[in-house]
Amino acid sequence: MSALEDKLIDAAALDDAALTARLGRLARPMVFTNGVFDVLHRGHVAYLHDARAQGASLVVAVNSDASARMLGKGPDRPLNRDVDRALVLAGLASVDAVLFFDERTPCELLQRVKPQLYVKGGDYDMEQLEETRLVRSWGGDALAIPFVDGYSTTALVNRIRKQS
Ligand SMILES: Nc1ncnc2c1ncn2[C@@H]1O[C@H](COP(=O)(O)OP(=O)(O)OP(=O)(O)O)[C@@H](O)[C@H]1O
Ligand SMILES: O=P(O)(O)O[C@@H]1O[C@H]([C@H](O)CO)[C@@H](O)[C@H](O)[C@@H]1O
Repeated sequence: MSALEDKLIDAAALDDAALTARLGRLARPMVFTNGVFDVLHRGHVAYLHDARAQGASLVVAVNSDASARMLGKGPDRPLNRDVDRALVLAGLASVDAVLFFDERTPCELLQRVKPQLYVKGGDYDMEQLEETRLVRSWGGDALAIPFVDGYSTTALVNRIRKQS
């Protein structure tokens, strides 16, 4: 298996002990974030770089295709399959591991991973998120990374569609 694919972790196929052992290789404090990341853009890359800088390793949980479809981003979204979105993320130096989740939120997975820090982009109010309450329950914390204005997958896709 290549180093790239080695970053992908199928948490659903692992019991808690195996997942803990696999994540045990990562340096602490461990930062956790999640998202769809359908068509990567500059905002994502800056955000993941900043997220990684908040700790010693960064785990990214990617919405499975079924999970992404629950979010109402559009009838043909996600455009890229989950494994492809995950592989693109795994290619970034800022990302140490990529996991998948199948539910509407990453809360079940977050509970299994128990990172020290939970982050999202500045388009989220961290105080409103169930994820923030969860991570604080084991002594961790949550923070928002400043939003890079003018960059979003939906805006990019709409621009491309107008031109074609
Ligand atoms: N421009 C940006 N600056 C900083 N963080 C961002 C930016 N865009 C997205 N993020 C963060 O990246 C993560 C994944 O976001 P997401 O995949 O929804 O990006 P998006 O461009 O908003 O996509 P979409 O337009 O499909 O909703 C989220 O945690 C989000 O807060
Ligand atoms: O890529 P998005 O739309 O920013 O990611 C979503 O984040 C949600 C967030 O964690 C609030 O609960 C999550 O629920 C959703 O499944 C996407 O990952």
